[in-house]
Amino acid sequence: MKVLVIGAGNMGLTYSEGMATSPLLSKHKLRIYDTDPKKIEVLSQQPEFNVFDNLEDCLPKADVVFIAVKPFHCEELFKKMKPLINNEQLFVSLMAGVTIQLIQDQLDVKKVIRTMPNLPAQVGKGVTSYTESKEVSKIELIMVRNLLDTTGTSIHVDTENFIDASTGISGSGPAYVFYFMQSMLEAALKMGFSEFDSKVLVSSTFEGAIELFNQNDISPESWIARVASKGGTTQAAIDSMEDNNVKQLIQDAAYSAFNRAIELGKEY
Ligand SMILES: NC(=O)C1=CN([C@@H]2O[C@H](COP(=O)(O)OP(=O)(O)OC[C@H]3O[C@@H](n4cnc5c(N)ncnc54)[C@H](OP(=O)(O)O)[C@@H]3O)[C@@H](O)[C@H]2O)C=CC1
Ligand SMILES: O=C(O)[C@@H]1CCC=N1
Repeated sequence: MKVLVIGAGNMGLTYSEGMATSPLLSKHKLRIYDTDPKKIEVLSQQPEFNVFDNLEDCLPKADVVFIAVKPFHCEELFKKMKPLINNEQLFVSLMAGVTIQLIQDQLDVKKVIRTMPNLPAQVGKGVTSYTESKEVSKIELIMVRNLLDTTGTSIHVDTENFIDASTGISGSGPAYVFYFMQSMLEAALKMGFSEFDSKVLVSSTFEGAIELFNQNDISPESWIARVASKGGTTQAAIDSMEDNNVKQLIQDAAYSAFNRAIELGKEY
C-alpha cells in the first residue's frame, strides 16, 4: 500500500515515523510531502522515507493520504491537491476542527477519515480518536486503524462531535499536563531546589502517579484519599485547590478547546 503524509511537522512526522514501520506498506516506503525546503533536505537523509517537494510526483498514485498541515493551510493545499486526486483514494485528516464535509466538498472526494491524534505519539504512547464518512469500508477503516496504532492506541468514535470533544481532552490534553508540570517546577524552584532536582522531583512524581493509576483499578479520587492524611499537608493543598475552583477551571479549559475545535470547523 502506498501511504503519503502531507505536512512533516510535529504530527505529520511523528505519524510518519510510526507508520513507516507498518507491514501494511509492504515494499513501499512511506511518502512524505512538505513545502519547507529545509525539512525536505533533512528528511531526504532518512532511509525509511521517500520525500517529495511537489505533489504531482507523490499524490496521484497514493492509496492513503494523511493530511497533517495546520487548519489555516488546508484551503490553499486542497486547491493544489484537487486536480491530482481520485475517488478511490482514502483521505485521513489529522487537522483540528476541519470537518469531513468540508474535506469532501473542497476535494470533491467521498472517502474521508477524520482523526484527533496527540503528541505522545512521538514516544509510541499516543491516543488517536477517529471517525469516518459513510463511503469508507470496514476494511479500509481497519487498515487505517492499524496504521494509527503504530503510534500508540486509538479509539473509534461515532460522530465528529466526539472528535472535537477528544481535541479538548487528549488532543490538547498533553499541554494541560505540561502546564501543571511547569507550575510544580516553578514552585520547586521557588522553594530553593536546583533546576536538576526540581525536574527529578516533578517528573518522578508524575511518572509514579501515572504508573499507580495504570496498574490499579482505582479512581484518582481514591488515590488522593490514600495520599492525604486527615489534617495533613496534602489536605492543605487539595483544600487550596478546591477553594480556588481548580477542578472547575480545568474543565472550563477543556471545554474551551472543545468549543474552539467546533469554531475552527466553521472558519474554513
Ligand atoms: N501538535 C499537536 O500536538 C497536534 C496537532 N494536531 C493537528 O495536526 C496538524 C499539524 O499540526 P503540527 O504538526 O503541530 O503543525 P506543524 O506546523 O508542526 O506542521 C505542519 C507542516 O506542514 C507544512 N505545510 C504547510 N503548508 C503546507 C502545504 N500546503 N503543503 C505541505 N506542507 C505544508 C508546514 O511547513 P511550514 O512550517 O513551512 O509552514 C509544516 O512542516 C494541525 O492541523 C493540528 O490541528 C492535532 C493534534 C495534536
Ligand atoms: O492546538 C491545536 O489547535 C492542536 C490541536 C490539538 C493540539 N494541537
